[in-house]
Amino acid sequence: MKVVEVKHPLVRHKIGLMREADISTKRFRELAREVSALLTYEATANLEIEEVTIAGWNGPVKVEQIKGKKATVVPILRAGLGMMDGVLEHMPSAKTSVVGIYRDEETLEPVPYFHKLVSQIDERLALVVDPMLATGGSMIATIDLLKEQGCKDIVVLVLVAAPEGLKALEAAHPDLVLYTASIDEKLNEQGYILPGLGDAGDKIFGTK
Ligand SMILES: O=P(O)(O)OC[C@H]1O[C@H](OP(=O)(O)OP(=O)(O)O)[C@H](O)[C@@H]1O
Ligand SMILES: O=c1cc[nH]c(=O)[nH]1
Ligand SMILES: [Mg+2]
Repeated sequence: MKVVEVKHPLVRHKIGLMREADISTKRFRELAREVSALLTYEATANLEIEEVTIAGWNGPVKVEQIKGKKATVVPILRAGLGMMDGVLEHMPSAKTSVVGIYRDEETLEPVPYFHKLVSQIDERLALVVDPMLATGGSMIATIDLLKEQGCKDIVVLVLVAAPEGLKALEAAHPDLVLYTASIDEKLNEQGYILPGLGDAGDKIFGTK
């Protein structure tokens, strides 16, 4: 699995701001969107381009276009919705495929409850977004689902990843590419990432 911890100063700065204990819902949402846009920019740096000729103001002109597959952004509900607009800022034509999974608070096992994927998803690049990769269970279940539907080209974007989750994801899906703003230290006994962001879903939705 290719893992990229993005070192861009804007990403380092903004993910640091997100760790503040008393951060407001508004600020957390804004930063989640901003960091997601920056991760998308980095993660798409190697998309293939091709030269085409179009009608320009002074006659035919050669321009470059992104070649090949169209994309679908795949937010894992709920918290992944907080990253979706950031991705769409740079990929405005991407279709959205939603996967609903929550983590059982006792067992930490992923519990799937909904999904609605775009048609012919197997022909698209899937950009899977979730702020937190903790044990990795929710992401593994999502990638399992996407692969069952024939997806071959999958890129994962997470704001914060725990080493435990990266290890589990690598073991289950070694072919993935993952971009993150931070690889943190570890999980605590409740499965929360340290230092982490706390409960990202609650912070994005203002619950609790
Ligand atoms: O790597 P894991 O151990 O599976 O944990 C990470 C998952 O937990 C959080 O979702 P949560 O279950 O809190 O759902 P929510 O987004 O609806 O709040 C988070 O957004 C991930 O989806
Ligand atoms: O640290 C964590 C772990 C799982 N889910 C979260 O929202 N935060
Ligand atoms: Mg949550």
